[in-house]
Amino acid sequence: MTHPIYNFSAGPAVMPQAVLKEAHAHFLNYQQSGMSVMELSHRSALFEQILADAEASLRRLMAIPDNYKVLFVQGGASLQFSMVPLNLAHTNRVAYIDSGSWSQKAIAEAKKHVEVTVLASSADVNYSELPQVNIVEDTYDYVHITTNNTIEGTAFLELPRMNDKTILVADMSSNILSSTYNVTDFGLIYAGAQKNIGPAGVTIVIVRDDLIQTQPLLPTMLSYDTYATANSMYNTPPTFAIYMAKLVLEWLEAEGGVALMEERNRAKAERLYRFIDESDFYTSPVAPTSRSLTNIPFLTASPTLDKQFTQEAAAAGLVNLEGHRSVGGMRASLYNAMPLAGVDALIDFMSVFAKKKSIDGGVARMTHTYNIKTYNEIAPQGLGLLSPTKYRLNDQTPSDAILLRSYNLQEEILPDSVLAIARAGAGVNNIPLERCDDAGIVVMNTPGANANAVKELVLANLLTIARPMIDGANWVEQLPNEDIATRVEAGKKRFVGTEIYGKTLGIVGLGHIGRLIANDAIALGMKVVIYDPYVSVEAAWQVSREVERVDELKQLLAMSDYVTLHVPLLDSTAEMINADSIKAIKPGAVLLNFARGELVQTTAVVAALKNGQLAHYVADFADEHLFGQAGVRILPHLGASTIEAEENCAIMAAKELSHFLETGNIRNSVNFPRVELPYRETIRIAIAHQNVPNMVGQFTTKLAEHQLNIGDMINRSRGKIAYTLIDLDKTSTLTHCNQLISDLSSIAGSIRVRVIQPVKSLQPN
Ligand SMILES: NC(=O)C1=CN([C@@H]2O[C@H](COP(=O)(O)OP(=O)(O)OC[C@H]3O[C@@H](n4cnc5c(N)ncnc54)[C@H](O)[C@@H]3O)[C@@H](O)[C@H]2O)C=CC1
Ligand SMILES: Cc1ncc(COP(=O)(O)O)c(C=O)c1O
Ligand SMILES: O=C(O)C(=O)COP(=O)(O)O
Repeated sequence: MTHPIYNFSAGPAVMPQAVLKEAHAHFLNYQQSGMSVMELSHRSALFEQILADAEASLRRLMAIPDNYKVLFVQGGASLQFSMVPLNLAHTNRVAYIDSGSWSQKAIAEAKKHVEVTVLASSADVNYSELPQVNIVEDTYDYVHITTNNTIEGTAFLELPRMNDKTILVADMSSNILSSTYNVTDFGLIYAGAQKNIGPAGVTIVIVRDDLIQTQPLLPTMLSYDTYATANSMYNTPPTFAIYMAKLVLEWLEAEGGVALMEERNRAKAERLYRFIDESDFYTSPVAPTSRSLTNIPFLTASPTLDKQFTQEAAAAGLVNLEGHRSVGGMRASLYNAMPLAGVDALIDFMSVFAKKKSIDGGVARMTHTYNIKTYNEIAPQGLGLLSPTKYRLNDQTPSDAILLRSYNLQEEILPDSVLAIARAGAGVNNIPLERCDDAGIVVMNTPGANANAVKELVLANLLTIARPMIDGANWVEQLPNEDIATRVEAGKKRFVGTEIYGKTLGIVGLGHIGRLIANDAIALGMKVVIYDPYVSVEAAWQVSREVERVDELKQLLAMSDYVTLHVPLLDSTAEMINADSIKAIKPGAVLLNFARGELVQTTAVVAALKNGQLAHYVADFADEHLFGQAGVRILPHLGASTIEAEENCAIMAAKELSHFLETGNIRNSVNFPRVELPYRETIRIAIAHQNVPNMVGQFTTKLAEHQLNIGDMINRSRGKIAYTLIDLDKTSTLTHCNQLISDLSSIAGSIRVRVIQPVKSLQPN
């Protein structure tokens, strides 16, 4: 566990650490009295001061006017269910707002003594929202409201409108001091201490003077008058609870008071609710307009999962998350002393739990919030396409996908959860393709998205090598200013260049970059020779008819004044320019490499530069053999570094990735076939498997055994890998999803099985 225990109990609840530490210090010896704070006589000056301090602090925090008494009572908030009607119901007509279990209890208790009118109730919707209260016209001795419904998680953060004469009585047990209320709106407020005030054992009653009446027939301990007259010291008060309350109240003041607490509580609640609302795994039973800031109930799809959740959460140090025994599910109580870090720890756990129990990534996914790990800086235009309702970037949970540029993943462990890797760029030699094949991870890149950027850089280098303009400019820069025009004219002959017009450019690789260069070089008057044994029909169509094709690399090398490389780095292309092939190069040629450093054996290049076989080597990749060599120009891998290319690549990669994650369709993969089956939001099974006979037959047989009917399907292969998408017909439901995944996965040759379904209420088995 990387965090302390976080206690989400609804009460007794988490207390501020600072308070517990202070109490700890006073436990054995309170203010040099030699006695524990618990041993103090309630009649001692020391305790009287504690009581006075507690009251004073509460008065400051809630701005309690002088005409209100603060009473410290025992018997819990539940005793107030009786004391309120016994003390305030003079005409026997009282009214209650029924907003949850605790108000029901209050009503039941009042009914034993007086006639109760229920003004409004949301019992018919299981208290999932607050009842609508119309303006009270009739007169009652009081109207009772529960400001925060601890069990159901609703709260009257704004009070319903009442007529001026109504005396409002509030059970504020679970949100006193965590939301701002105006005391003068109430005739009486009561609250059990054990949530926001201190430990269990004391109940605070704030009551307007004029409502306290002497009632000789009322049992002494049930009369507010008794407490008001004796300053809560008619009998022995709960001294330790009051002492703790004093510390908590003073802590609250030091923290900035109720308004600040409310702000923090709102931030905590909003964060948790945002997560729940965006998740398809968890649901909130509470209507958004009625939500409490302090008690947040939530559910998974089944009581079994709920139970697993609370058990596993407790093991992870997140305790007391069980919902109230009357409603089940989960409930996170976020009182004042719960730090934001506790909420974050809870969200992290919820996210991991959802992923683990979901029906995707080979296991089971019921959430459609994908976690994407990014490496390198990815242009915001692309990241912005990954809507926060569906995607999370770099959170603590296992990643569903990786989005990167040149970051080297070769030595990294790929978590089992990873379904896809998108390279915002062309080269994928930084990705462990073989491991991805074995794990059924789809690797995609963004062909063409940065091709123009590379083309412009190659042409710029072609021209700046042919014409030594950079050297010329550098030379001018260091000349003395005096008589500069004459000096420049006299010295310029050192920088005579050649023209590229009429020269031959050999292009190795007629892909997205090669073909753009070919056409522009033709336009600039160059002769163009191509070597690409695997040239695509698309490239052939797009390239000028004036290019000449050769079948051997050496042929190209022998014909070209300039050679430029635009092939991927593969086993078959590594060191394609080596000690042997370089001999074929036309003497005095220029070699440009904006593809990958490893395509060229640099020791051979250095030797060729030294013996004059090569005039220049221009590379976008550094290498220690090249460093400081005459005739070498090295750029810091700038080929794709333009604003336009970075945006294009990021946008394309984000689109490919989300398309795959949300529909299973595959575009621009370098290891999987292209597969597109229109996604109609039915249950879709995506299977990566070996390209061997009878795989599809076995899959469909398995589906038949599960009584599942196929609506549509597609199968494609590429090399040793094949991919099958099966859409179940739209009436199908999956009740044994994990079993199906397990059955399909156990077929020999099956690599990875995923189920994509937009269903919230799926029951895992
Ligand atoms: N310097 C930089 O910042 C950038 C570098 N690149 C590098 O350039 C490479 C090419 O990029 P694109 O043109 O976008 O890729 P592409 O995939 O569109 O084109 C590659 C071409 O190489 C050909 N080819 C494959 N093996 C060959 C062989 N043995 N001999 C000759 N031709 C062969 C293919 O048939 C294909 O036409 C990338 O793989 C990447 O390594 C790409 C973008 C930016
Ligand atoms: C709103 C509300 N009212 C009353 C009570 C009962 O409090 P006690 O157990 O102190 O009687 C609770 C307890 O959680 C509560 O949340
Ligand atoms: O797209 C490619 O292959 C590149 O080499 C570009 O790399 P980069 O995204 O600039 O790190």
